[in-house]
Amino acid sequence: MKVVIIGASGYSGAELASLVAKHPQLTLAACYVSEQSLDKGKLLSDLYPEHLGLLDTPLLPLSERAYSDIENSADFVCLCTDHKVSVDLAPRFLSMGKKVFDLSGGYRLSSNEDYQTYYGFEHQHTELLNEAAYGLAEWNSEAIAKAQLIAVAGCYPTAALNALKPLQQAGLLAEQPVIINAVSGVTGAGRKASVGTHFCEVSLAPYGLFNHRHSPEIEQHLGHKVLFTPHLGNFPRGILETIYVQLKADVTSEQVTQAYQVLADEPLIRLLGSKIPSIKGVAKQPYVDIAWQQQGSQLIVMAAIDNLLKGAAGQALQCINLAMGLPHSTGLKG
Ligand SMILES: NC(=O)C1=CN([C@@H]2O[C@H](COP(=O)(O)OP(=O)(O)OC[C@H]3O[C@@H](n4cnc5c(N)ncnc54)[C@H](OP(=O)(O)O)[C@@H]3O)[C@@H](O)[C@H]2O)C=CC1
Ligand SMILES: CC(=O)N[C@@H](CCC(=O)OP(=O)(O)O)C(=O)O
Repeated sequence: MKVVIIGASGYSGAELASLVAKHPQLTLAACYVSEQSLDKGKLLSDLYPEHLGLLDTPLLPLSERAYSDIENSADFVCLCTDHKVSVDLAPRFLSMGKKVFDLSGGYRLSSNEDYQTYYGFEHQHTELLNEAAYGLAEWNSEAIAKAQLIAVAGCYPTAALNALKPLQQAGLLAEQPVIINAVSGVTGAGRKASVGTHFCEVSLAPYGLFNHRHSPEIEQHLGHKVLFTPHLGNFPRGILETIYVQLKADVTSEQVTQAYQVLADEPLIRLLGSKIPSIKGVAKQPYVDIAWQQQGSQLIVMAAIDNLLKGAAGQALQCINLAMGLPHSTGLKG
């Protein structure tokens, strides 16, 4: 199957391009950037020299001519673009009959009001919000396999939902909101230069208190209230979440362990039991590492992912695999 990547010069786009180029049943048909991009005409390997020989692929401008080229050449279109750009681009490719995998948050929420509150724009294609399958690979595989539009899950939500859904599904969560403290590396903020994400400026600081757009995403797909605080840390890639859970009275450690068994056979989920996960353990890896420790009715769950792999390109590839009827870890594990 032929894959086109829009936004291929960005961090998640380049990561996805490298996965597609190495995949046994996919061809990287073309890579695009915006029509005005300073990078148009360059090779992807000029920007990412680690991919010299693999991604000597030109970055093409997304012009009107490009749309007809894509119509004639692609099976799958991956949008590795900003939310608003993805909202605008997806319908055009859907109307060509392409399957669209959107790595942005443009189609992850069901309510237009949430887009106004948390994304700061009025959604222009609300009719597609209920058609998009939420691309959380381990939990929504049937819908992902069938849908034309896949809204690949957000990075922080991917770690949080895999850590919490087993407990929610087993009915172990008490009514209180779950508290999620998360730290992300700087690639989470994208490749475009900004003072706030300049390497010399970043130390460790929280941001987005009470109003980060991943709060409604986690709540919508978990079915439970959360208090989510992201932090920006001074390392390139990876997300670590420490999650404080109040369990219902008398929930035993055996019940908690049993709840996580729902993920035991998942090839890209590693259940660490009471061991401590780390960024080092997941950087450049396709996995979610999940661990937990319990004292009485208090449970601390820890989850770690690489934001560019399981949190973006890796999970997008899992969704593509599902759409092709392949095992979802194809091209991701060793
Ligand atoms: N970074 C991460 O950890 C994660 C990112 N995501 C999501 O993936 C998306 C991309 O993120 P990320 O890779 O970090 O972003 P980057 O800023 O690194 O890359 C954005 C890409 O989009 C291109 N682009 C910008 N405007 C347009 C346009 N109008 N048409 C076509 N291409 C365009 C840019 O190139 P140029 O400007 O030169 O045209 C660049 O290639 C975002 O929606 C983000 O939320 C999801 C999960 C994790
Ligand atoms: C460190 C940092 O800035 N992270 C980004 C989240 C990463 C991302 O791009 O968000 P999605 O997963 O929703 O696409 C942020 O907080 O907005």
